[in-house]
Amino acid sequence: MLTDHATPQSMLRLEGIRKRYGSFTAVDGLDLDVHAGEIFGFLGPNGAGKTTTIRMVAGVLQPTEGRILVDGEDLHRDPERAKRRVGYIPDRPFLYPKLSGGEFLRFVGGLWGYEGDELEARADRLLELFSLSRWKDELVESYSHGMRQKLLISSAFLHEPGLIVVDEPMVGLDPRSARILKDLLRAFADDGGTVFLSTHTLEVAEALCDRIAILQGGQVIARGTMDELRREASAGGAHLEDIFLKVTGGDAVADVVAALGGPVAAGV
Ligand SMILES: Nc1ncnc2c1ncn2[C@@H]1O[C@H](COP(=O)(O)OP(=O)(O)OP(=O)(O)O)[C@@H](O)[C@H]1O
Repeated sequence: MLTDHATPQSMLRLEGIRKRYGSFTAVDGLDLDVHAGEIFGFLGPNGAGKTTTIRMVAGVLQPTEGRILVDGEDLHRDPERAKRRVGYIPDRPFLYPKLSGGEFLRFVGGLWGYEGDELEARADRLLELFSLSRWKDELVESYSHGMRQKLLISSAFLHEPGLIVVDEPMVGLDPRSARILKDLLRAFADDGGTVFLSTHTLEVAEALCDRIAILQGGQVIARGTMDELRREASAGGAHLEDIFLKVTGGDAVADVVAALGGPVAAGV
């Protein structure tokens, strides 16, 4: 008999992913399944391996070991097919300063095979969404950091990918743009898209992500929904910040504050 509980479709699968830089292992055997329609958050302390993982999923960095499948396509074996399904928003925007915003989107759209009115309409819609329309013909070199980030986000959505990979999405965005991006990611996921994001902003992760993995030393040390993480950390009702500090060694925070003579040291 057919049931309503079909196995969710895997949009992103990481199988035994390792990344070594010389003798240093930055990512140490990751296995993950991210489903269509899901926003998956990747958290961890500085140096945990988040950006390295994001860059491998985006196809700009090669794993030393393991396999990455995007919608069933092997990123290593068939990079073109797999990458077509991915929109990548890096943490440090790289843009051509001597192009205008409109020219940049036309350039990116052209790489994906779009042209003419269809491309112009898509670009206009995205620019409008991020209040960049009146900057369309201005050179990128005159854009602020946040405006560059918004242009980059627009370019990642241009070819209608099924998977959006975002490194630190909210950095540099003003509150209105951060809200638009959150709403955009949620609407994208509700529409069947998949989001894989790394962030240090725990409130964003808590509010936005359906599931979360906490990475430390290149390994996943906790994963699940917020409720599952609370259970795992034996922290009923806790916010993500408490869970994060607990599983990544929160005592160290009190030690640092104590060493600095802060409120913890003063017994406040
Ligand atoms: N090109 C590289 N060569 C050597 N080591 C590297 C290289 N890139 C990253 N690493 C190391 O790999 C580890 C993971 O780095 P990564 O940038 O993935 O961490 P992260 O979790 O994104 O950290 P952060 O939160 O500080 O951005 C770090 O110890 C870093 O020094």
